[in-house]
Amino acid sequence: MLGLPGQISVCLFDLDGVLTDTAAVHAAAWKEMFDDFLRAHAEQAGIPFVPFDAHAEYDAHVDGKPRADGVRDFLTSRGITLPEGDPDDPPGKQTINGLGNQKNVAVLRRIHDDGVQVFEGSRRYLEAAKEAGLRRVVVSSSANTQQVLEVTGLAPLVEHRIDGVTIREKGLRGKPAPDTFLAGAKWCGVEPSQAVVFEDALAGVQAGRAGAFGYVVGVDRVGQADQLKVHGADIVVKDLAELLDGAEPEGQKR
Ligand SMILES: O=P(O)(O)OC[C@H]1O[C@@H](O)[C@H](O)[C@@H](O)[C@@H]1O
Repeated sequence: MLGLPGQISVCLFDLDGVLTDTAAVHAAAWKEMFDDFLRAHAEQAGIPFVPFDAHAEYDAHVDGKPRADGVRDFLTSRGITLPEGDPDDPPGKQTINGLGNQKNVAVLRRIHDDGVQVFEGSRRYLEAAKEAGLRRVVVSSSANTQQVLEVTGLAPLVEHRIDGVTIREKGLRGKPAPDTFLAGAKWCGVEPSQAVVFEDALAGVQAGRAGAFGYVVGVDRVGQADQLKVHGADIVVKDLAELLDGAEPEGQKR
């Protein structure tokens, strides 16, 4: 049904880059914040300024992960260590949380100024899934999930959210650990084998594989189909509409 194996009764959708066109918005906000930081760091340390690569470095170290993990993992990849600080550190304070909060100011400004686009194929897929009686949970690392679902009008199509706020409150491990997707399946009262994960991030398909979910659909918006397969996607589509139209999705089953 809807391009999914027969045993699937629950759909676990990532948000940014799967349902909404916000992955690039996040990537741009990350670049704005990291470039500020890296420029000052380079000046202080007397080393050349190497800007943040919003494609390669974003995909490898930041995409799909909770905010603080993204800050920490990227800085580690550049050999930089900062204190964790506190969740309410002022934006720009030289801590993991302070830099994360600076990025959040940038992402909220961009969302406010430019709005949020929904992928129409994803809206159609959510509607079809609802019609077909499939359960629908959004599983995102973003603490801004609720606002994005509301401004886009997607909220009524979704039954439940496991998001950046849930991660903080419940102390869950973020993607690539499977905890958030497992929590989504558990909320629906099913085994992971009965649930499908829809993900565009490498850390996200990795989480799908780590949780032994029944099916992992990689959504490739940026030309990384092969990497999505290597990290855990069973199939890769460019848009969820491909699963509705009955066309053969690009990429083979594992
Ligand atoms: O900073 P937020 O809104 O809590 O989002 C955390 C992460 O959420 C993920 O969904 C995005 O792929 C990341 O780019 C983002 O950084």
